[in-house]
Amino acid sequence: MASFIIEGGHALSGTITPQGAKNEALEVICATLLTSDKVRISNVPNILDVNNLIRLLKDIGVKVTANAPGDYTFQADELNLDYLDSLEFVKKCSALRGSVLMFGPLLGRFGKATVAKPGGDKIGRRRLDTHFLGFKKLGAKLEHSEDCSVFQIRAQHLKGTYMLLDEASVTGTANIIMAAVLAKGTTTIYNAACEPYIQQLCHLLNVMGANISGIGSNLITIVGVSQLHGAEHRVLPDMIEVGSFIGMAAMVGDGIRIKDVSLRNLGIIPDAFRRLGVKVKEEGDDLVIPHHSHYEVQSFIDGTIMTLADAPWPGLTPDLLSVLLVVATQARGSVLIHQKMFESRLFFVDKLIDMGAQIILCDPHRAVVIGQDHRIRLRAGRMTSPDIRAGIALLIAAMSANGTSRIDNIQQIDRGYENIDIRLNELGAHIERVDD
Ligand SMILES: CC(=O)N[C@H]1[C@@H](OP(=O)(O)OP(=O)(O)OC[C@H]2O[C@@H](n3ccc(=O)[nH]c3=O)[C@H](O)[C@@H]2O)O[C@H](CO)[C@@H](O)[C@@H]1O
Ligand SMILES: C=C(OP(=O)(O)O)C(=O)O
Repeated sequence: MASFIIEGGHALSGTITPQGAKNEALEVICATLLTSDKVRISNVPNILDVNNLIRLLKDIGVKVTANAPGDYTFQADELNLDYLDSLEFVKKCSALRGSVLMFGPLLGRFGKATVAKPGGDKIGRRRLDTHFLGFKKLGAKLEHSEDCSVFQIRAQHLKGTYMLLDEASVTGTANIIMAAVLAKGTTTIYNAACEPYIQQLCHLLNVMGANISGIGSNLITIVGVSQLHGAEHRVLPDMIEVGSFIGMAAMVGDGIRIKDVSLRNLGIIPDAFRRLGVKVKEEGDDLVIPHHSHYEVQSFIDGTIMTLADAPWPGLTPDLLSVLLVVATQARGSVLIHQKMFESRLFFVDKLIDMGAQIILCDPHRAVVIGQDHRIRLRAGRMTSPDIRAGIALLIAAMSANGTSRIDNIQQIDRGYENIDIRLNELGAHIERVDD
């Protein structure tokens, strides 16, 4: 297993360009299963999760051509449908959370999918009820193994209907949309998730011949069509990586330009950092974060203590709370971080407390951070990365710390951040990758 050795205290400066969005890439790559024509996708990030998904598609017979770095053509014209039911396939799917996005398109096009409980981050329960409830509403039948680790979904014909989702699940909404585009009649999904990932998926599907309206809202209407055709699509910059870079620039930056961020698709992410007192300047489609000697947490208008809490889009994405929490450790003032969606995403604060941060973990969902205003620097430490976003947050903490830190289990970081050590070293960081 690989680790990072990080020499703290080196200021970062210069320009960095975000990779393509992981969560969008996982969706649009799976959408290529909906047609036998060629679909070309560019700005695909070169990260573990995406590469594993592409390998899985190849395993089932999808022809994948790499045209250039991050630019692929997919053609799902000769799939091995028997393999989809094999134990080997089910096992491979369970190792990768993104694999769950294959089941909507497979059900929509071939009327069957075998689903294993997917892997991914250890950040709390990751239930799939919304996916299954949506498939059932469309007319699919569901059977599961005794321990509920493998589900078989079957449907002769999917039929459009109205559905109100039990929660605005991101991958659930994507899956139901992909199952419904080829269904007979009209499907209306209320309480749909509407992250830019979902919007981009819908745009691609429409270019492929689907008829989806309400894009960007929580009420999506899909008029089923008989088939889809080839298309080209470019993945947006990764908004979570952009947010991670804003946090990094505030903590250890000496002037950083984040290039081509697709500002209008960042929602309230820049404002969340501004609430911690971070200066985020907009220059065209770039963000510029100047050097910060100090940054001061804002209060609400009535003077009460700042709270940063996650919410379904266009609320604040839960995927940036770990980074915001680390940035808060060196702010002037205090802030409550409230992670509402996931149960186990805040436990990494133990490591930050070991490094000297002042944090009260109130319960699994809430942590109060008492900012040090740079009076005391974090101490270097040895830690392990429990999940992708805690991993990047710990990397930022280590870069700002006094001394040399080590982060183990960095494949969690590699799941979502492309060559992060190389790209940050180009800005002046001192990060060494070591294999045990
Ligand atoms: C591959 C991918 O795209 N992964 C993202 C996707 O995961 P994923 O699609 O798996 O996450 P879901 O949107 O289904 O839900 C995430 C968690 O939030 C809870 N929940 C969800 C909606 C809601 O209205 N209320 C609520 O409490 C769910 O119960 C669950 O515990 O969305 C998550 C939530 O933005 C992100 O962290 C993940 O990075
Ligand atoms: C939780 C995340 O990923 P996944 O849903 O793939 O586990 C994430 O990207 O922060």
